Amino acid sequence: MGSEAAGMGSEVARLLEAVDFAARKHKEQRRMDPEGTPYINHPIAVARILAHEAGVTDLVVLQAALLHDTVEDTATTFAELEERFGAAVRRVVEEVTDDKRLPKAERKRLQIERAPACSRRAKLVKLADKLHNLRDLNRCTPQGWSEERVQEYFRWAARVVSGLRGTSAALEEALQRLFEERGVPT
Ligand SMILES: Nc1nc2c(ncn2[C@@H]2O[C@H](COP(=O)(O)OP(=O)(O)O)[C@@H](OP(=O)(O)OP(=O)(O)O)[C@H]2O)c(=O)[nH]1
Ligand SMILES: [Mn+2]
Repeated sequence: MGSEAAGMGSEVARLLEAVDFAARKHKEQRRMDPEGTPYINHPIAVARILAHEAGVTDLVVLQAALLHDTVEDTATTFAELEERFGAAVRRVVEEVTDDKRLPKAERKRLQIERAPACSRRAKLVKLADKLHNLRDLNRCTPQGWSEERVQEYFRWAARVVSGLRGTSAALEEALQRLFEERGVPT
């Protein structure tokens, strides 16, 4: 049953459906920070950045932000997302999902290569995802990460973000400041 057939007419109700779905899917997962923050804090923060800092009101983008790591990091399928949230949300999540069957270096390379051809909706989610992950790295270092690994994540993120330009001035400026603070070329 799709969202209309389910009778979830209001946008607020549909947004909460996505928060609840993501929270249940990520319930066993923790971030890599020393406190072991619940993983769901990250997708919620990404959606919040989009609403609060980029002024996004497009429900598809906000739902996709909440759901953006469910397929990559939990047993969720794209078919399940389409069934519950519709084809548009499914498509955005597909665009931001890495194929975990590929070696890590290849996944990282493909993000740089594919960023420019992403839809505007996917670019917004990717910008907010990187912005939150970089702020999190400034807040504390993930367990097992060296300072060099943190710096390498900043360098790689700058290359992905360079392919996402012209999407949200507010997010791009916030990211630019973080790269400058680290002396990372953009
Ligand atoms: N900064 C930070 N990141 C954490 C933490 N815990 C989990 N992560 C996740 O780790 C991923 C980045 O770590 P990597 O080692 O580069 O990525 P990998 O998971 O693909 O191997 C991000 O995945 P992602 O959201 O899918 O984004 P992406 O970086 O893969 O595009 C991020 O959300 C944390 O405490 N701090
Ligand atoms: Mn993410």
